[in-house]
Amino acid sequence: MSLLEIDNVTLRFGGVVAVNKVSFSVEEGEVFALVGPNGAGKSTLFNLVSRIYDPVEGDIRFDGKSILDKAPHEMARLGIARTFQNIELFEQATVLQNLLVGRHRHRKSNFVNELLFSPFVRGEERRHRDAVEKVIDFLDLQAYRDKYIAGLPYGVRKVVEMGRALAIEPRLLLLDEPASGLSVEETQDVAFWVEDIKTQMGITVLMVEHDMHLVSAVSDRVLALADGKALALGTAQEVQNHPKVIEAYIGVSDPHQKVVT
Ligand SMILES: Nc1ncnc2c1ncn2[C@@H]1O[C@H](COP(=O)(O)OP(=O)(O)OP(=O)(O)O)[C@@H](O)[C@H]1O
Repeated sequence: MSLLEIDNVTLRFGGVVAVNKVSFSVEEGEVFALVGPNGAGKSTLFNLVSRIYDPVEGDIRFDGKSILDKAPHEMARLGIARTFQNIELFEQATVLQNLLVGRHRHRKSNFVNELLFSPFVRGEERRHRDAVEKVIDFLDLQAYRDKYIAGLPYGVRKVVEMGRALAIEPRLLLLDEPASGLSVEETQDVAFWVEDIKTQMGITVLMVEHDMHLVSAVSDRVLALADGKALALGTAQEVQNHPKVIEAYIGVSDPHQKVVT
């Protein structure tokens, strides 16, 4: 059974069919990338999987069960974590505090326990800290752990955003354009981390990304979309060489039409 199944999903915004009868499955342990030109429907698909939008048709199953009855705040508890293209961190909190927020779904202690600060709560707090420290080590964030987000460079914030999602200890990590705004060197680091997230942490990754170097370096399979429709599925190379994909990117259906750049 696939970890994530997108089954004939459609979503319209007024007259625009943002996602049009799209189906694909993500297998446990793989890195799966969604690519396509602007407006292809990639972000909308991400927002459907994170339950921000409801499809008008189709089903989305995680671990064999439909998640259409779940709300966005229940995703972390299910084992699905995501990053946002526009980085969603608490600016006036430290890196450590932001990562601890990610641990929210693991909190077992109740209100009375917290008031009394029982040994159970202290033990639980320690486990959260240990899990977060592991993520800090993994992403090489030691130098920033007590720094406020507001003062950090963009590239570091992107990494913290990934750390916040990893601190949830998800089974499925959704990465929304992890390389956008990053330098070539920073993008290479992201490639190493995505590889390690898969191999060392055993986390399945679904990624939206425009940078085809990153996509080619880390993805097991790639799905190309255009105008809300699935165009081609395969390895990065297969998808990049697919005539329908070339046509969608170049934006001409007539192969004799000259493209002026
Ligand atoms: N909230 C919305 N309201 C109305 N139309 C929307 C909304 N969100 C997306 N759309 C439209 O749906 C289509 C798909 O958009 P989407 O943002 O999913 O594409 P994308 O592939 O993520 O593009 P990009 O690479 O630019 O982020 C586009 O035509 C877009 O204008």
